[in-house]
Amino acid sequence: MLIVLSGPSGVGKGTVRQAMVNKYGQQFKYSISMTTRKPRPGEVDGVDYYFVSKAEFEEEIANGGMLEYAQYVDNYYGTPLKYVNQTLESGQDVLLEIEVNGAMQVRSKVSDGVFIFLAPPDLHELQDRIVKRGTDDTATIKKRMLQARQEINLMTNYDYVVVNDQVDSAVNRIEQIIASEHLRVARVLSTYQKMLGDN
Ligand SMILES: Nc1ncnc2c1ncn2[C@@H]1O[C@H](COP(=O)(O)OP(=O)(O)OP(=O)(O)O)[C@@H](O)[C@H]1O
Ligand SMILES: Nc1nc2c(ncn2[C@@H]2O[C@H](COP(=O)(O)O)[C@@H](O)[C@H]2O)c(=O)[nH]1
Repeated sequence: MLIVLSGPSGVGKGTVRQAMVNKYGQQFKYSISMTTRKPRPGEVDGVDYYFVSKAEFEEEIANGGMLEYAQYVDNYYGTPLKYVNQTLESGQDVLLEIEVNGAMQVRSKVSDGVFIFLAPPDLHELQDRIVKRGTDDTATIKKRMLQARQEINLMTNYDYVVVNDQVDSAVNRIEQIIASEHLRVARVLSTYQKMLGDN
């Protein structure tokens, strides 16, 4: 199953994803994105992102190597297709943590993905989180907040909305969503298998 965790910058996607990895990381694989953004202090190439130049990113697009990509606040971000395909083919769930434009591209390509929008309790709290994270200058924070307003308007295009009020509760809700989606898929499969067996 392809699980897409999306939502505005600063809502806590990375924090929630890390908590999910710590709690039940053996049950899914996280797809590392490619970006032209410069690494923040502490970020490691091949762990947090694949950090590449604009030319390298555009070459990857031209070669059809991206499942999706978007230009977000002056940089490219995208999901390498090969890893996602190989992992899904091996029978494992894949988790993408991406912004809304990219999520909508994936939605149009992968109809049976599970699309979860992580929402902030409110916009003040969202801005507070970005400011307190201390990774962006004032101009970038302004651009991210403008983008966030547009992204929040698109939350109705998702299968589920989870409010990240407390990290633990958000993780529990996402865990329940994934478990119930697995059950649903298993039920559909068993119905088809029965139908095929009957014929
Ligand atoms: N439930 C929460 N309550 C309070 N603070 C939180 C919560 N979740 C995350 N944070 C804090 O908010 C800040 C932003 O979180 P994080 O970097 O995970 O967001 P993000 O959505 O991944 O951002 P981006 O999309 O820009 O990478 C971090 O400082 C994090 O510690
Ligand atoms: N469309 C995609 N968006 C992505 C991807 N990887 C990360 N992101 C999103 O970009 C913004 C900014 O990230 P930051 O690390 O600079 O704060 C944020 O919303 C990320 O979720 C991707 O592969 N595709």
